[in-house]
Amino acid sequence: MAQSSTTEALRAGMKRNNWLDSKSMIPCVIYYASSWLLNATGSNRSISIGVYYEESVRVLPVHIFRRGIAKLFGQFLSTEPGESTALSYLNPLGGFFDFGMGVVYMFFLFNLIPASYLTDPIEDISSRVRAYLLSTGMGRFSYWINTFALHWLQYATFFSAAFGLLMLSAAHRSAYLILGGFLPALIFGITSNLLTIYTIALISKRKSMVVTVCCNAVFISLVMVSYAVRNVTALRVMISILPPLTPLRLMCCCVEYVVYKAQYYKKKDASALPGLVRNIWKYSDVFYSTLALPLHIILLCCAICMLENQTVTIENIRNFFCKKSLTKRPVKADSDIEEGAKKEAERVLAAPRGSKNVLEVRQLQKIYPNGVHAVRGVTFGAMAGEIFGLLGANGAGKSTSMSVIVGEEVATEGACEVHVQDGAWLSGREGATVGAIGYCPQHNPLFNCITVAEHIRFYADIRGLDSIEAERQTIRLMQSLGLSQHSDKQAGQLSGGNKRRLCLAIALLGDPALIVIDEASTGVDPENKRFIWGAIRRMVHKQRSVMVTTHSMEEVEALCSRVGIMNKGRMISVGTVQQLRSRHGDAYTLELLLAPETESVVRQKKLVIKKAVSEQFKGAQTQEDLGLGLVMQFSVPKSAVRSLSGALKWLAANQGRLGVSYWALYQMSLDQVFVKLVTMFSRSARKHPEKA
Ligand SMILES: Nc1ncnc2c1ncn2[C@@H]1O[C@H](COP(=O)(O)OP(=O)(O)OP(=O)(O)O)[C@@H](O)[C@H]1O
Repeated sequence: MAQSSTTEALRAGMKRNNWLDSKSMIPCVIYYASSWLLNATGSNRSISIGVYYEESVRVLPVHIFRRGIAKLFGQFLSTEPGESTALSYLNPLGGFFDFGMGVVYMFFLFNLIPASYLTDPIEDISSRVRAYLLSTGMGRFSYWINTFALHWLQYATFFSAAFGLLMLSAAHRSAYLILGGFLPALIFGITSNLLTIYTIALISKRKSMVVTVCCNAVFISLVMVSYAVRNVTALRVMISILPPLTPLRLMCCCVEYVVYKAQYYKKKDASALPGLVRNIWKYSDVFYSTLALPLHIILLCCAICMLENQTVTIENIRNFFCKKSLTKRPVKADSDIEEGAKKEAERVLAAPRGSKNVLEVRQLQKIYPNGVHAVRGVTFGAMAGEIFGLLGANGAGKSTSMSVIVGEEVATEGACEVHVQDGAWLSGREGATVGAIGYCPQHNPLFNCITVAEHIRFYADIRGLDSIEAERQTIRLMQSLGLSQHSDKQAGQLSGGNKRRLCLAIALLGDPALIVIDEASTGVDPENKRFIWGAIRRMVHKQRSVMVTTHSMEEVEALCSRVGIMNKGRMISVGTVQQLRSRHGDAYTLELLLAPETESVVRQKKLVIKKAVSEQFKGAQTQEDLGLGLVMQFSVPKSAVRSLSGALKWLAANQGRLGVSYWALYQMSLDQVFVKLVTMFSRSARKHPEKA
């Protein structure tokens, strides 16, 4: 508690300066200092901090809050109550910018703003914007530097504005000493905070409000703990090891400086002040924070590098501790894979880096750090002048393979190389860096506020095209993809079809040797779909190959010269659509549509038709019940082909009698071939789990 004589003296001084009126005196933190002017050499300069308490003030919630803050500060900072003598409470802006609130503002500023950036890198990764940028030639380092620079600028703007607001208060206005803490906080504190946020983002890998809120809760708890901890040593240990806490303490110290300065600056006569025992460095933890910040920055940068190269890091850690390597998982011989896939593997492996191929994937394996073996020894090549389709059930490993091809992920084992025009073979990452791979991800990674032409120019810039060439390609690509009339429209205003076109245009920039397209026409209307297919067909030329992954068999049939089917991380079949059909489409489908009747009549007719069809079409079998009501489907084996004309004549002649209003016989669809292959290999994998 304050010594009454000194308090009275200070109060009188403040009243003289119109800094204080008796009504506004409430509990607050108080500061004492030796005279700045009297101790010009600074040898005895020091301050002491304590609490002034005015009982007569009405107890409002805000006062209770201030009293709480004051008590915390008093307990923590004032070791000897007898030293507490001076008063600091100035409230010209109605309580908004006083000391206690200042700390709280600083705290929110320093945590909530950067925590709001938490989802940015995650969004970039999950929406594949980052893969897109990397595939257009941007390096990982540049990506982080750019992201960081943008965030830092935004953050610094808010930060400076908040400081400006704080200094609007008469108490803080003349506090140029604030720079002592403000600059390190601005330069190192923001850096450390942003790096902490990025590290959390890379660890959590979830674009979730929950993670953001939890991070805030952790930060809030930390700052509260920093005030509650009475043990100075414990606090300093926390400052040294916890990155978010250090800049926070620094900010609190800044605010301490401000208030200290506000009090101290106007005092010319120090004789009324008691002996001063602590200096600002000792109290404020500025020294420890300033030492810890650069260390935190270095450690956080290392953490981000390690998280970026998780596979290598985890591999090294495993090797070090348990000698169990991720890469030492053998891939069993593919005795059960289909002939076409074997031949393709032989073709590629017999003459690696073959002149015909633009892309070669050789015995590719990818094991994620969590142990998921996503790709298991896949081998195939995409030849110049062809569109290679990659098919597979969900989780088959298509996206993972594609991520390795475009350089987003690193292969655990095996090679994935692109043949560039000067004859060199480059890894996915190198290929992306020199612009040999054009990538069109499934989700359109566009910036809503940027126009079509600006998008193309922006990516041309990243690709390293000079301004004349960039302009030439922008105009040509907009024309060829039918985007000229939308050139000034923002991407956010484009239809789904035009967004896809824009992504294709960007993938084509710089004339890459390989274009990788993920789900070319998903969510696009039939007219746009056909336009996009036409554009993809026109992309192929004798030195370029296009690779598409899709779930649409219609797209495969319309586009792909060859198809590879993946299942559970393995390439189970490769060939042209016709080859797959004739190899595995070992049956025709006979489809009959019955005339509408009552349910019981239809059931009876179905029995009659079943019997008649199995007599006329040798070996015909009813396909599994598709629940189609009036539709009946039979699978007719290829062996029945000789007697087919007679059977069809019979069907035409008896159609009316059987109550069949329409019938058709067609070759097995690619859909059916796909389902058959996947089912066959899944059964085989269940029988021989060691191969899976
Ligand atoms: N970043 C990751 N970390 C760990 N496991 C992953 C990661 N990405 C994918 N996987 C796992 O790898 C396997 C293959 O996934 P992938 O996304 O490559 O399949 P996909 O064929 O592209 O599937 P979809 O058609 O559903 O996109 C799945 O079991 C998936 O859970």
